[in-house]
Amino acid sequence: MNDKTDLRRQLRRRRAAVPAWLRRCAEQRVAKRAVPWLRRGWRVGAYLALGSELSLAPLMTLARRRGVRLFLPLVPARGRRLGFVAADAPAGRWRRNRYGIAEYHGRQRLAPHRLDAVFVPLVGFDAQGGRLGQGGGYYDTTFAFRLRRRWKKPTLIGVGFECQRVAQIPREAHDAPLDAVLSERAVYRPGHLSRDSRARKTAT
Ligand SMILES: Nc1nc2c(c(=O)[nH]1)N(C=O)[C@@H](CNc1ccc(C(=O)N[C@@H](CCC(=O)O)C(=O)O)cc1)CN2
Ligand SMILES: Nc1ncnc2c1ncn2[C@@H]1O[C@H](COP(=O)(O)OP(=O)(O)OP(=O)(O)O)[C@@H](O)[C@H]1O
Repeated sequence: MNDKTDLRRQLRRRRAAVPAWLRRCAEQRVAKRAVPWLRRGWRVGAYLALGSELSLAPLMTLARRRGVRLFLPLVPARGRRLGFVAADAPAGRWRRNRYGIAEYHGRQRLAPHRLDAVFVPLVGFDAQGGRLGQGGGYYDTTFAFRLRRRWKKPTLIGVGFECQRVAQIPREAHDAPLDAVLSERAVYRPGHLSRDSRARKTAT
C-alpha cells in the first residue's frame, strides 16, 4: 500500500512535468492509436481529464466523427461503482463532482457491463496491463465483474504518457487488468506487446 502511495506521488509529479507540446502530441497520437476501438455504433466510455491527466478531447472528437456513442463516468454518492451517462444526449446538466471533475447528469444511463470499450485514466501503468489509478478504487470496483467472468467486455484501455510507465506496478488481487495501454510512443498489448513503427517518428 505504501509502495503504491510513494509511486503514485512520484508518477503524478512526472505527469505534471510533461511539457505542453508533448501533451498536444500525445493527445493526437493516442487518438489515432484508439481507432481500432472507435467503431460505428459502439458504446465507449471516456473521461474528462483532471489536472495533468492526458486529455481525451481529440480522441472524443474522432470518436464522434466515426459514429461512436460516448459515455462519461459519474461518481456515485455512496460506494465506488461508477455510473456511465451518454455524453451527447440532450437536456442533461453539468455539475462538478467531489473531485472537481465536470460530470454530465443526463437521462441516458448505461450499466458498465453494456459498454464495448472504456478508456481509463491512470497515474501509472506497466506493459503487462498493470494500472495505478488515483487510489479511489473506482475503476477496479466498477469492472470487478471482468475478473470473475469469462465475458471479456468491455475492453479496458489505459491512456497515459510514456513517462507514466514503470517496469511493474505492484499487483493486488482486486486490480482489474488493462487489455491495452496507449501512449504517445506505443500500443501496449499485454501478452502480445506490439510497438508500432510510427513509435520512432520524431514528435511534431
Ligand atoms: N478524469 C478522471 N475522471 C475520473 C477518475 C479519474 O481518475 N480521472 N476516476 C478514477 O477513479 C473517478 C473519480 N475518482 C477520483 C478519485 C480520486 C481522485 C483524487 O484523489 N484526486 C486528488 C488529486 C489528483 C491530482 O492532483 O492529480 C485529490 O483530490 O487530492 C480523483 C478522482 C471517475 N472519474
Ligand atoms: N473490487 C473492489 N471492491 C471493493 N473495494 C475495492 C475493489 N477494488 C479496489 N477496492 C478498494 O479501493 C481502494 C483503492 O484501490 P487502488 O489503490 O487499487 O485504486 P486505483 O485503481 O489506484 O484507483 P482508481 O480506480 O479510482 O483510479 C483500496 O482501498 C481497495 O481496497
